[in-house]
Amino acid sequence: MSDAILALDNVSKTFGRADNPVYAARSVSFGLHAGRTLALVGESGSGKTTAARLIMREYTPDEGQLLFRGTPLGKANAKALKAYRASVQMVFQDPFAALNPTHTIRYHLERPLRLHQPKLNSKERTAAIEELLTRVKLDPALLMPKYPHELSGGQRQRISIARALAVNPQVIVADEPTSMLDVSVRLGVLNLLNDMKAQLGLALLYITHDIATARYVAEDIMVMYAGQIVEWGDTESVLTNPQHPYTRLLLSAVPDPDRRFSDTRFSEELNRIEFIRRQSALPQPETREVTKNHFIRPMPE
Ligand SMILES: Nc1ncnc2c1ncn2[C@@H]1O[C@H](COP(=O)(O)OP(=O)(O)OP(=O)(O)O)[C@@H](O)[C@H]1O
Repeated sequence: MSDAILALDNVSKTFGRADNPVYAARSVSFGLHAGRTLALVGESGSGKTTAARLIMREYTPDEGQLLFRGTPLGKANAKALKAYRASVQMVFQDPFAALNPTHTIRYHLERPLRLHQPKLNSKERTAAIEELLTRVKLDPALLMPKYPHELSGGQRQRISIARALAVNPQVIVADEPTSMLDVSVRLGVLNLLNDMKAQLGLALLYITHDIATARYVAEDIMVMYAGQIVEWGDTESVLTNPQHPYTRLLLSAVPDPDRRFSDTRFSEELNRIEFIRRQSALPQPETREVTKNHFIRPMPE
């Protein structure tokens, strides 16, 4: 984790009342590295968005800490926190909700440039907007004067990505960035994220319930269940040789990510997993190494 741009170190977050707690994140640790994508996968409610919100500092950890380039954020001064905010950008699931319907695309990209690069004059700003739109493979002349409702879902998500790039981030957290898009344009957005990672050396956290797309974009994968990372490591190793019953369940739901795990074949495994959910306050099982860069937290016997 030492060369990670951003790291979570044993971060926990609990919601709800003391007599009925929801363990949304339990001792979660991972690092995001330049030029690499880490996929965080798990079904609805497993804690993926909580992890994103902790990174975006919308939530404060109950335990553990965030480190930015090795420095705990808790010790950061106002200047360092401002730098963190610019360095870590988010791309949301719903590109329409993320854009303001009353403003043009030009405005959406101009605003972060004005805030983070105040020295640019108007001509330089226009050139920067054109460059951003070209980078996300959109036609600047055509798109700049348009409003969000005039764009397709895929184009809107590209604008969200361009806006995130406007502040020269080092980390992008993409929370289900393609799940609301037509299947036909999903691949284009995933390819764009892959290009950004390669060309700009960005560290990407790709959050999804769809393990198939995780395989397409991520070098490393973490499987989250009931707030806990239960299996993690090299994507190919985890997906071709899954060890944790929950990872196997997720894989069994491919290619239909909307299928719930109601298949009777899995009822025994599910019962065991539900046991863990109910016992969430139990100490975490020891980590076991499967192969180099592939680990699991086995279920209790
Ligand atoms: N602000 C909150 N207050 C209370 N409970 C919360 C809050 N945020 C999340 N939770 C609970 O924490 C658990 C994890 O939620 P989270 O949204 O992180 O899961 P998720 O894996 O991102 O799910 P989804 O894919 O549906 O967004 C859930 O049980 C959720 O109800």
